[in-house]
Amino acid sequence: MLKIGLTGGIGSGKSTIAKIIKTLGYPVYISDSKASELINRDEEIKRHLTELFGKDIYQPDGNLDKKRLATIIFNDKEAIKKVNGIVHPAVTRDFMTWCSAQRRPFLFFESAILFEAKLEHLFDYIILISTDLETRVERVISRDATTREKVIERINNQMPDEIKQSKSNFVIYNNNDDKVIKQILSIIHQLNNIHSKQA
Ligand SMILES: CC(C)(COP(=O)(O)OP(=O)(O)OC[C@H]1O[C@@H](n2cnc3c(N)ncnc32)[C@H](O)[C@@H]1O)[C@@H](O)C(=O)NCCC(=O)NCCS
Ligand SMILES: Nc1ncnc2c1ncn2[C@@H]1O[C@H](COP(=O)(O)OP(=O)(O)OP(=O)(O)O)[C@@H](O)[C@H]1O
Repeated sequence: MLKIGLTGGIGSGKSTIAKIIKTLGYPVYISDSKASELINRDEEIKRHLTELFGKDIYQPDGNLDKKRLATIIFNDKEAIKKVNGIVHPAVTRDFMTWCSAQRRPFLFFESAILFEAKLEHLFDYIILISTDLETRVERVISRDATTREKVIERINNQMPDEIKQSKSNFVIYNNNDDKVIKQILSIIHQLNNIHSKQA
């Protein structure tokens, strides 16, 4: 079974492309949503985050106060390092358990911070979604109730695309005039060829 990493900075179009890949019948692990789930229900993560940031980091209903954590970590390199150190190992463990239940020839793992979290060793191939910075900022602003400054804060905590590109096996260009489905199908065709040669 081939494990494929799917990455790209905030607003590059990962979720959109992951949905297309899922529709084509391939399993996709969405790390942002899994991280959110784990942060809300894993008692050890909850204890660590409460120790670091106080009990108000969780809301009365027991779920994380996302706005509060985002405001703290995207302005504080030490804090983000600590949070990553708590959350990322739990996501990796959960992903490995999920992998062992999959039966398709290849599966995908979607994460904005695959390289930043040093997860590349988990994958046979990595696909980068590359979209111009300005397009990403505009897309996130129109998708979320957020500001340009807040999007830039997150981008500043992510590796530049040029470095990510040099570490990736495939690139999907997802600017407004790029033909995305054609690129996805071409990569899947290549992965099928690789898989059938291995089988
Ligand atoms: C800070 C939190 C609460 C903000 O929640 P929110 O719903 O606003 O954002 P969401 O989780 O959907 O992430 C949106 C995007 O923000 C960026 N982002 C999120 N976490 C990080 C991080 N640790 N480092 C850099 N960028 C990040 C990514 O581009 C991501 O796709 C949340 O992102 C979080 O808990 N982050 C820490 C855990 C983590 O690293 N998650 C990433 C997947 S493993
Ligand atoms: N090719 C495209 N053309 C126009 N809009 C697009 C395209 N791809 C994605 N979008 C839109 O851009 C926004 C960001 O895309 P998406 O949510 O898939 O990005 P993401 O990389 O998953 O973002 P995040 O890192 O914040 O989770 C969404 O509103 C999506 O509908």
